[in-house]
Amino acid sequence: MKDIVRDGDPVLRAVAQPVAFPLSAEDKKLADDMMEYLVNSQDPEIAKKHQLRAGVGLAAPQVGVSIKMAAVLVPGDDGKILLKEVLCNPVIVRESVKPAALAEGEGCLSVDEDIPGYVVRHDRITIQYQNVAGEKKSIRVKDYPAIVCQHEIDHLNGHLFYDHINKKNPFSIAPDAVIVQ
Ligand SMILES: O=CN(O)CCNC(=O)c1cccc(Cl)c1Cl
Ligand code: NI
Repeated sequence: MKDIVRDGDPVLRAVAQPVAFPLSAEDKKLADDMMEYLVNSQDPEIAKKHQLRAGVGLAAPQVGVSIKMAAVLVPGDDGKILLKEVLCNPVIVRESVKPAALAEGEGCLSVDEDIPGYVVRHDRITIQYQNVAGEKKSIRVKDYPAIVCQHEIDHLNGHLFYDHINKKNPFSIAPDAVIVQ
């Protein structure tokens, strides 16, 4: 896995380029490598052995490649996988008015410091994207998977999680918000 780019590098604030299909061998390998990183980072033994920070998503700009490609691997509480996909050229086409935030906030491989606060996002979204085969897909996600997808799609558009934390009161959020445990 290439080195992770840290906040301050302009690539994390750029709007990434659309991915062209059919994928080049390089882009296909990147997709595989990003998903492999997530799988390994969620395996306690492998993560410990290779000192990997756990991740439930990873976006190409985080490894210095400014293209619209992100891998997501979202486990459920029961160990089942809620969402495993490589999102190419994802677009959020519908988003709920209802906000949501992870109770424990968010972290990012590209942001070394912990930044506490509710990262205010949409509770439900519909995403249109292409998979690595170039097939057009549309998925509706809510709660944790929706939050992860928004975190990753943000990376493809030059946004970082702390952009969505209220500066004056980091734990302020609308009363109807879903706080995801
Ligand atoms: O962009 C991906 N990363 O930075 C990988 C590390 N962060 C996470 O896995 C992570 C942690 C908490 C909440 C969310 Cl939403 C995410 Cl995504
Ligand atoms: Ni991140």
